[in-house]
Amino acid sequence: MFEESVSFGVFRMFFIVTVSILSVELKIATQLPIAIAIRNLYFHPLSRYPGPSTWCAFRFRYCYTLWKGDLVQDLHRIHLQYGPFVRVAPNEISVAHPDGWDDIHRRRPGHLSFPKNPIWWGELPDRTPSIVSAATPEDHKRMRDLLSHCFTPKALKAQESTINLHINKMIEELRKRCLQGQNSKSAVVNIVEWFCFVTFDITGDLGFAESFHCLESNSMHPWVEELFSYGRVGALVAAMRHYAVLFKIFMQCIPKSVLDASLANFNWGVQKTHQRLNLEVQREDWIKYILHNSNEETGDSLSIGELENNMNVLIFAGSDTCSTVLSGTTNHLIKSPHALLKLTNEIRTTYSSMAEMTFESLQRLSYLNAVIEEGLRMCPPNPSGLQHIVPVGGDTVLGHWLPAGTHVGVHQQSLYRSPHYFHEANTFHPERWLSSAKSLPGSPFRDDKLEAVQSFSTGTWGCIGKGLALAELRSVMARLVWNFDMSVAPGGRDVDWLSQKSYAMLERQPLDVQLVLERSETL
Ligand code: HEM
Repeated sequence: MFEESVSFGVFRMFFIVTVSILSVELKIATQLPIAIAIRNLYFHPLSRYPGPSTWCAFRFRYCYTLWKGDLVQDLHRIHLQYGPFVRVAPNEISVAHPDGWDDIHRRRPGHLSFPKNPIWWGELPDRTPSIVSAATPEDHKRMRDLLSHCFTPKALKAQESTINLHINKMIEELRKRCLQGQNSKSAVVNIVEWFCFVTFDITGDLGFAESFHCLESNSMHPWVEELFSYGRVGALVAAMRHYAVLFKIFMQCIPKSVLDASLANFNWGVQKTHQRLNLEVQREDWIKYILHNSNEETGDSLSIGELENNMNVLIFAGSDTCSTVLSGTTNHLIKSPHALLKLTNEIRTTYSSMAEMTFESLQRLSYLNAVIEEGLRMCPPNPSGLQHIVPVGGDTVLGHWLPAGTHVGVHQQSLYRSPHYFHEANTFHPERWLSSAKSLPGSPFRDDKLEAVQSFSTGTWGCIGKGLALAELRSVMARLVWNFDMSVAPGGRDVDWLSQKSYAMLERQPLDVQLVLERSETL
């Protein structure tokens, strides 16, 4: 009897303690998020800035939309509603104002520079940093100074024949397809795919001294294919990095097969770099420029790990970007017959053969350049914010004070499509880039803020491949319209550019274009 009542008492005590603990935990679990939300909404240093409350209260909202691939569209929508300076997470500000470039990217006297945000740009554990993930400003400058030698006007001139070789090859392949159409001399092609083929073949050749042979095989090289599949993983890693503990767990949970595949992909680039290093033939490629300008005694050199990683970065940064802009520009051109006709006339009346289309001469064509500028405005390869952080001591952006560590970036899509800065901002008007747009009385583009468009960014971290990219874009577009009449493919796959998902990069959808062969002669 006594024993029974003792064990009942113990059970009762155990029950009461368990229920109390659970109710305390439940209270904490329900009240903690409320406390966090109240703190973030009313007592945070950024709480005075406008933004949607669920986004300002919890970082989770931002990560969720990033994971879904809708971050670009959602931030665009938020900017339209809240203006050019908005809070999009407890500690993040998105900027869609031309002065954002000066405040975040350019050096301001008396201010520290805004470093890249390691959440987005940090290296994976155990990888040697590259130019995009360098841990210190000194390392970044050392790598940037060395890599810049690959992209000087002199280097570009020396690489011109290699680049055009691949572009001519693409034209030749497309011509073959049209000739298979016999009388009609036409073909429908997924142009996005062809732009990927040509841009990766070019960078493979300039980087590893070996093209990926995508054009010859009419298929994506497996290495390139794999790279694309990591876009979503990259976004997930960035989302997880916002939560230090979750990130650690997440990294432990990634299946070994995925980690192995990622390492194998990286190592393929490493192996190609070493094959190139072992070549005895002199080539005007990136490795030549890096090695020629290295000086181990002064420390102006790359370790072997840095060289391997930077080669991987250059191949990807140099290809995916250009193929995105080419795809977007073509998508708009075929739907703007007036612009396409003007471009076609300019190219066909200026040249009588493709051999005359040198980088130097293409640079002088006003309409071609206007088309490319407009393509870059409407289809930047990185439409989302260029992610940076406020330096030690805090600083101002657009006159607003931000504490150190605040995440901040210029949101390209929202800025470039803002009706405040561009007449008919959502319409493809190459004319806005012509000098007459400013000088002609009554021009609708007189007040356009062209300087708002910095698709290659600017300042300390601005694109080092801008000259190469522009030369490539001009050369591809000119050769295409010189050889083919392009139009929307009846019943073909179409792209609504703004509805494409974006993870670590834009996930481009297929775009069918009808090509009709204009030239009968071979190259
Ligand atoms: C249309 C083509 C291209 C566009 C629109 C573009 C755009 C950009 C932008 C916006 C950045 C700055 C990112 C930031 O500040 O957060 C950047 C950086 C960079 N780009 Fe490009 N890029 C293009 C082509 C290329 C090419 C062809 C290469 C080289 C092969 C290249 C190599 C790089 C590198 C290495 C960086 C990092 C620079 C640094 O951190 O110092 N890009 N690019």
